Amino acid sequence: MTLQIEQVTKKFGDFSAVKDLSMTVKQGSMYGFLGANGAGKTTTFRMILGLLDPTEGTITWNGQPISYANSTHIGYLPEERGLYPKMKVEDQLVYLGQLRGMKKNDAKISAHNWLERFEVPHYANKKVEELSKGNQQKIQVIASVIHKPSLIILDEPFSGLDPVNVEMLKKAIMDIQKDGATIVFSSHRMDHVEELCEQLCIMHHGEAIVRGSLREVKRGFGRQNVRLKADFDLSFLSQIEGVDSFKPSIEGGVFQISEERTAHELLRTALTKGEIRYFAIEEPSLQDIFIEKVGKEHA
Ligand SMILES: Nc1ncnc2c1ncn2[C@@H]1O[C@H](COP(=O)(O)OP(=O)(O)OP(=O)(O)O)[C@@H](O)[C@H]1O
Repeated sequence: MTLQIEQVTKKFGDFSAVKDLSMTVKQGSMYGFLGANGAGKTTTFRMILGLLDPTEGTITWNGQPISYANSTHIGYLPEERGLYPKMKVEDQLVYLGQLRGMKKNDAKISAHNWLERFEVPHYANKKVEELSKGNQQKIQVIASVIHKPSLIILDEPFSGLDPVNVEMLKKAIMDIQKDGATIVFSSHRMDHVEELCEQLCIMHHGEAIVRGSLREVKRGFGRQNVRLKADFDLSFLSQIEGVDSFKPSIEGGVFQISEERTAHELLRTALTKGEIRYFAIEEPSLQDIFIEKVGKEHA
């Protein structure tokens, strides 16, 4: 089973929100969608789910188009969250589980397990509107996975969560993947995608400008970072030939370079000035790649 997106374009009038997008998500993998606001992520998700028709191209899961409305195998966390504010948490989860083909009792058991897992079992009998935004978000995530879907689309699953809850959700998502589900999610946080996804795509103005495995994407960037820590100002080193940029920090700074020999030149020159407390050649982060490709104003 693969999710196959082939040459998909979506136009709203004359405006192309998604342009000639092709990608393959393998069964059991975790795929990350990055992009600035308005890049076309949600539009792509809606097309994957059959909630919007592509203007051109095809999207299939297991060789068939998806109709989310009729499917019991798909889980979706929509960007516009949609829980019933007046309904109690457990009743709501059971109801949504049943809508996705579960028996009432199975839905009840699953709801309880998930509420325990997200450390909110005491909210079972509270109305959704009584919960904080982050806790509502957790309930919404549970609603999208309660029926054990095989393909899960999560639009910004981490938004609104505090760091403890982000970790809890990451762990849950990894476990769901280990159980065999295929997961596609969007995020504005590069570090989440870097940590969780083997495959990723950076969208920009509707186009996939970077795509592939994390390793391919990093190698393809063709740059490395040199991190130096010292008790003196390192900015003079940015004059060295081969240094593309320098980002100072409290402890020292990070130099972006294209060739490894520049790293040695940096260290050699730095040592002529004083003691160096730390030196490392690091691969670029997704944040570096995103900023370079999409632009500083969107990072
Ligand atoms: N129904 C619509 N009619 C007209 N334009 C639309 C419609 N839906 C989306 N768009 C436009 O398509 C572009 C892509 O929007 P989309 O919601 O897919 O972006 P996104 O990457 O999900 O952004 P965000 O990170 O802000 O959620 C935007 O310019 C948006 O204004």
